[in-house]
Amino acid sequence: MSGDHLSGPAFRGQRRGLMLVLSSPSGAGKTTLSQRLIAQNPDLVLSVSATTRTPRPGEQDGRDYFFTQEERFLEQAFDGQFYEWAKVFDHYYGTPKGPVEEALDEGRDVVFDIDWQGARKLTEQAPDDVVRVFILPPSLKLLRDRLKKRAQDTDEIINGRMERAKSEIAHWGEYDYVVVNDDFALALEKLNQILHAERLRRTRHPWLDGFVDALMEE
Ligand SMILES: Nc1ncnc2c1ncn2[C@@H]1O[C@H](COP(=O)(O)OP(=O)(O)OP(=O)(O)O)[C@@H](O)[C@H]1O
Ligand SMILES: Nc1nc2c(ncn2[C@@H]2O[C@H](COP(=O)(O)O)[C@@H](O)[C@H]2O)c(=O)[nH]1
Repeated sequence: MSGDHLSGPAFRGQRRGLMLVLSSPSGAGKTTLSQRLIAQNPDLVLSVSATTRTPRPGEQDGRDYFFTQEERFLEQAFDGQFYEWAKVFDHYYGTPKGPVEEALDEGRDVVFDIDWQGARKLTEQAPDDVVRVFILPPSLKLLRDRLKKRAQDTDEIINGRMERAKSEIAHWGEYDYVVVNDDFALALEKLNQILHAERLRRTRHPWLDGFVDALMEE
């Protein structure tokens, strides 16, 4: 049996899916990185959050976010429909429970693009399933340049996000891995390496107990 089998579809269903959490200051690149990671690993599932913020140009309801009104969001939140939820930049954001639990139970790995508050809450609830990666920009100057070049937010919003950048970065030490997103291809390669190594972690493969027992009895 080659090691690749441990992470491949042959063993899907024999391990629980892992929760790959990406956080960063706004504009460091986690959305772009997670989209490309999923394009390269189509068996990954993206957790689509609900939010009360308005859609940016090009964003689609149900694909990028579930765009919702504050009253409805809070109803769902107090009804326990979110794995976690938080207020970020004056809007509510939350991770719907249903699709995530379904994917994990099927042994599929789920990618989350959420802030440090969400990462903390997921870790409290599922410490064995969560793998946390913090994405850093090469510099704050380049972070601002990226937010400007993305050209989807007003100067006021960009200034607000830059003001919050340091308080988000302050949580980097709560993460399992840190990737500096300077060269995009290199950062993506590092994320792939983290994903593939974490899929192989012994503790994610309870079937190994029986496999090793059988080996020892040969
Ligand atoms: N390594 C990189 N080099 C240059 N530009 C990049 C790099 N990575 C991402 N970008 C660009 O930076 C901009 C911000 O990226 P992205 O929207 O993915 O950030 P984000 O961290 O998800 O932000 P937010 O938290 O606001 O959603 C995008 O225009 C993206 O194309
Ligand atoms: N705690 C959560 N944070 C979330 C969730 N979905 C997104 N986010 C974070 O919000 C900010 C802003 O996102 P933007 O799309 O408006 O730029 C960013 O840090 C996201 O990671 C969520 O469900 N829970």
